[in-house]
Amino acid sequence: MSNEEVTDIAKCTQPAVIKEEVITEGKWVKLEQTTYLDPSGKTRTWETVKRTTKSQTCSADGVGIFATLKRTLHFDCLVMVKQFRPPIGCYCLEFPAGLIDPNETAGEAALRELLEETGYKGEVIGVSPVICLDPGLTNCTTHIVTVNINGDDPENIKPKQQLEFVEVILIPVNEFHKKIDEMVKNEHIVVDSKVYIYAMGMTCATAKPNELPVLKA
Ligand SMILES: Nc1nc(=O)[nH]c2c1ncn2[C@H]1C[C@H](O)[C@@H](COP(=O)(O)OP(=O)(O)O)O1
Repeated sequence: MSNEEVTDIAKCTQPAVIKEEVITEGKWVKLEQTTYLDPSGKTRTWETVKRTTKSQTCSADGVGIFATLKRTLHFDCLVMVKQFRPPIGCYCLEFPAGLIDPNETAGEAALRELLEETGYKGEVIGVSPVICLDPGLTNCTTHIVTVNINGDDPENIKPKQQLEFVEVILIPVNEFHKKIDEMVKNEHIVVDSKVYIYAMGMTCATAKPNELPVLKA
C-alpha cells in the first residue's frame, strides 16, 4: 500500500486495519504486527496472535460445547473437562471444546469433539453467533454449541472417551457456582472465563430479590 493510500485512509475516522505483517510463525500459531487506524485517524500498531489453522471454509476457529446430561431421577449436570494446559502451566476446568475441521459445521464439530473428549453422544439444540475469545491478543473465535445428552440412552450409560489425558467432570446445574468455587479452593486449577461467567450468571438469575444488595435494608 502506497503512502498516499495510507494517508487517504487516515482522513476517515473509522478505525480500520491497514496492514498485517507476519513477525514469526510456528506450526499452530503466528505473531503478526497489525497496522491500524485508531478512532482519531492516527496510525498505530498492535501485536496480534493468530492460529495458522484458520480455514476459509469455517465460520470460526473452534467450538465450545455447552452440554447438559439429562437422566431420569438425577439433577441435570453440565459435562465439563479438566486438562493440563501448557500455555498456563496448570490444569484448567473448561467446557469441552476443539477446533473446527475444514468443511465441518459448528454442530458437526461439537458432536465429534464431545464424543472424543467425553464419550457422550449428544444432540445439537442451538449454535451461538461467532464470538471472540481474547480480542486484545488474538483474532481467535468460537461458537458455543448447546447440546443435550440423553443419559438414559444405553449408548450414554458407560461413555468411553477417546482422549487419555482429559478428565470428565459432571457438575449439577443447580449447584454449579458452589461446586466450581469448591474445586478452585481444593485443587490447583484455573477456571476458563466462559465457565466462570456462566456460573456468575446462574447465581444472578437464581438470586431471590431480598438477596440482591440493592434491596437489603
Ligand atoms: N497452540 C497450539 N500449540 C500446539 O502445540 N498444539 C496445538 C495448539 N492448538 C492446538 N493444538 C493441537 C493439539 C491437538 O492435537 C490439536 C487439536 O486440538 P483441539 O482438540 O481441536 O483443541 P483443544 O481442545 O483446544 O486442544 O491441535
